[in-house]
Amino acid sequence: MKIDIVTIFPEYFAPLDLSLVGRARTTGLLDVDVHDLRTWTHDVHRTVDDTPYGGGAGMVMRPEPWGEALDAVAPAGARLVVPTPAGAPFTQETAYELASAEHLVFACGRYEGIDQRVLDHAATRMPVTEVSLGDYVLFGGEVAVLVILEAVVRLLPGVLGNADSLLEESHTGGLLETPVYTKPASWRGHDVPDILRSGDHGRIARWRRDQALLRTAERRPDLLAALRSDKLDKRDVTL
Ligand SMILES: N#Cc1c(-c2ccc3ccn(Cc4ccc(CN5CCCC5)cc4)c3c2)n[nH]c1N
Repeated sequence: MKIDIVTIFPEYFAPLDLSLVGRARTTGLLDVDVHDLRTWTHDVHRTVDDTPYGGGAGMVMRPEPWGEALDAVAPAGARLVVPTPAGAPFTQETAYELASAEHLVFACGRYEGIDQRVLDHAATRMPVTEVSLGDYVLFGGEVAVLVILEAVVRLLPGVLGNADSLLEESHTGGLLETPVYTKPASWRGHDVPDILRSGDHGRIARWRRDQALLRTAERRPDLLAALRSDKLDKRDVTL
């Protein structure tokens, strides 16, 4: 997969050299280029923003630098992803969808956002996806791109050493993840649940599903509501 990121803060993306994303880059699974939007400014102050038409607080990112930047880094066939508070919710489903793309271009807005005409013009020649991480307000799109990029890259074949992790992914089943434990069996008076040390894999699987159901009911009743009733095991939950 090819990824281009356009931002006024390229240093935000230094972390991409770390961890699995870094390894995916060195092994050739991923080709990531980060571009400074100011490359496509032509004034002495390298201006990327201006006052909003219609008034209002803050500044808006000018269309000209963005137009030239996308002309340069987003060929036909690329998919433009734009984080914005006004975007559609970014979910695991979105991550799977983006993971199927050959070429993703991320536009990192700042200030009060990017002039809408940039997205409208881009949409005349490529798919444009405006996404939001959640109902809170960030300073810009960079941290959102880091989150989206990690969620997408971990789905690429060969990136996760143990592909089974994806299969067990709690969000794939629609429930939250079950509690996890490792050695030692007892730690500061807290013991690992006996069932996990029983070796009875059938009972362990049942216990894990029950724990996932309980957690989901407590923390994310909306996820339970989204599951069709016939998908839920009707038996009582055993502790
Ligand atoms: N994903 C995601 C995001 C973002 C996000 C993503 C990208 C940019 C680019 C700039 N900002 C800052 C900002 C701040 C407030 C507003 C709203 N204003 C009200 C009146 C006119 C605009 C617009 C932008 C961004 C924020 N925030 N939260 C998320 N889940």
